[in-house]
Amino acid sequence: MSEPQQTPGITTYDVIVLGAGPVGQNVADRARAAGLSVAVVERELVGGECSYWACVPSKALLRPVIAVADARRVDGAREAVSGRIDTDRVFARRNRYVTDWDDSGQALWVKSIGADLFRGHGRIDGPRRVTVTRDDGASQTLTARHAVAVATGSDPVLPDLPGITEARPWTNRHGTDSSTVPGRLAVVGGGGVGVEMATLWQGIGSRVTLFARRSLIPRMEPFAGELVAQGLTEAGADVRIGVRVTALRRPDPNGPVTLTLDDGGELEVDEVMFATGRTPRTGDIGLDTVGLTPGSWLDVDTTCLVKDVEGGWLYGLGDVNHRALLTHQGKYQARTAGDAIGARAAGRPLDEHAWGDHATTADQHAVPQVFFTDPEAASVGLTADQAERAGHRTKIVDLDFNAAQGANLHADHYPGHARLVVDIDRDILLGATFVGPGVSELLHSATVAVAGEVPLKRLRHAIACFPTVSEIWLFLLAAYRRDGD
Ligand SMILES: Cc1cc2nc3c(=O)[nH]c(=O)nc-3n(C[C@H](O)[C@H](O)[C@H](O)COP(=O)(O)OP(=O)(O)OC[C@H]3O[C@@H](n4cnc5c(N)ncnc54)[C@H](O)[C@@H]3O)c2cc1C
Ligand SMILES: NC(=O)c1ccc[n+]([C@@H]2O[C@H](COP(=O)([O-])OP(=O)(O)OC[C@H]3O[C@@H](n4cnc5c(N)ncnc54)[C@H](O)[C@@H]3O)[C@@H](O)[C@H]2O)c1
Repeated sequence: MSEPQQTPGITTYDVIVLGAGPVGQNVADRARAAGLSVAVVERELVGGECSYWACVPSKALLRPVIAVADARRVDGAREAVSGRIDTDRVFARRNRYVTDWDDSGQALWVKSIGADLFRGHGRIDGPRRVTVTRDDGASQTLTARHAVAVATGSDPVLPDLPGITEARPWTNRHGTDSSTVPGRLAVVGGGGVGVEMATLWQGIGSRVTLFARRSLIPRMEPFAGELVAQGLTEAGADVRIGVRVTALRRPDPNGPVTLTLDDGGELEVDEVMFATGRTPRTGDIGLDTVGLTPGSWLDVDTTCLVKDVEGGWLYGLGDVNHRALLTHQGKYQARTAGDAIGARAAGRPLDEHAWGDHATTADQHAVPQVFFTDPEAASVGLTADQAERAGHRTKIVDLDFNAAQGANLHADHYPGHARLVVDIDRDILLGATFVGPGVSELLHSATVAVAGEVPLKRLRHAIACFPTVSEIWLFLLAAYRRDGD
């Protein structure tokens, strides 16, 4: 195991990781497993946005909403859940999962893998060099023998609208750490954050109005957004597609916010949340000192090495490379890059071919994603439209879930739809989308088929248990064959 080396004023490690979110933690772990010394720099909480203001708290808060909705879809069970959701207990559950925003457990984990944690703001200061500035202004210089891995994540983007500062809008931060339920909440933005936050806050008592410029969750198949919009409307939310917020007013800081809308109307709410996309946290990390533009996404190769930086030492992982802003995808990149850093440090050859040990091929072909709405929306790989634009000859298979008895037994009148996108030249699956209660747990089967390029001829032999929701596979494959005859 390599050890850090001290010279006056400088500590040298094999690898310096900037940002201790899930992605930074994973690359640190992999580099340590390769026998390298590792410094991890974190300016806020070890665990990152994901652990404290994104994936974990949002799913902890959403689960009670979805559990109640699921029970209400089953005759007999419905009658047992007539009460209101206990929000105090929902917030207490969330607080447990975010360990009351105390990161000491995760900091201990960093120590347990043998990495050194530096608390403070990290900035690159020329090739292979990082300065860490603590809150008290003290600073420290670190240098890296082999790699600096940037995993600093992303921040929410707020549109430049009149009155937006005065309105003090929520972002994903208050959307996940608030312990009060606003009576009326406007959510602006129909991507993943917007639909999940609308589902959550409507589910625990707010009257939610959701504004989306176009369709909801537009990166999935169009039917996904339509079914999620229908679910939100049935839950009592007001979904306004094609209506834009053009200005905000909050004259009394403790009073309501009035939104001006481009349809000529106005809306008064108690809080407004913006879920209008993300920007990379690269504005103040010293990118200019190595010839890159501050505030830009990092353009990386398949091993996550940043292009346009000489010497092959700077890596960009997770949200900062803008490949797929998802924890699981960033962790995959971190495992891959960590292994590549280890191999390069040892002078071993890399396997960068598609699906090789040091290639992040799944980022292009098999990204799975679940939106924990009601119904859930889950997809992997290409949509029909993306496959066509990529030049594949495809066949699209569409089916309502109630074809499968397992789905109906799971939820009476199971509301859901599935689509397969098949490459007819290679007889493999390019993409799959499932929308319905509980489909999050169905998605991995499709991910295996897409990443494994399993021929559909062979998939026929992967039998789903009776009576499970997964039986939809049987019907989808039968429909594919039948229509092909
Ligand atoms: C509301 C919401 C819900 C989401 N739900 C899901 C989900 O269910 N599933 C999913 O896969 N994805 C989800 N995502 C996306 C997911 O949160 C991100 O993809 C993930 O957090 C990216 O991980 P990361 O490690 O790259 O960045 P982060 O988690 O943001 O961690 C980056 C870390 O770097 C630190 N840092 C930044 N700059 C510096 C610096 N200069 N010096 C030192 N430290 C620094 C930060 O303090 C932070 O701790 C969600 C996002 C949001 C907003
Ligand atoms: N369960 C999950 O996996 C999950 C959950 C939430 C977020 N995420 C990920 O986190 C990332 C960030 O999500 P997000 O929803 O913040 O961003 P996003 O980019 O996915 O969606 C933002 C949406 O806001 C719209 N928008 C932008 N400006 C607007 C404006 N002025 N008015 C109205 N609408 C506007 C955009 O058209 C877009 O549809 C995404 O990559 C998402 O996939 C994942």
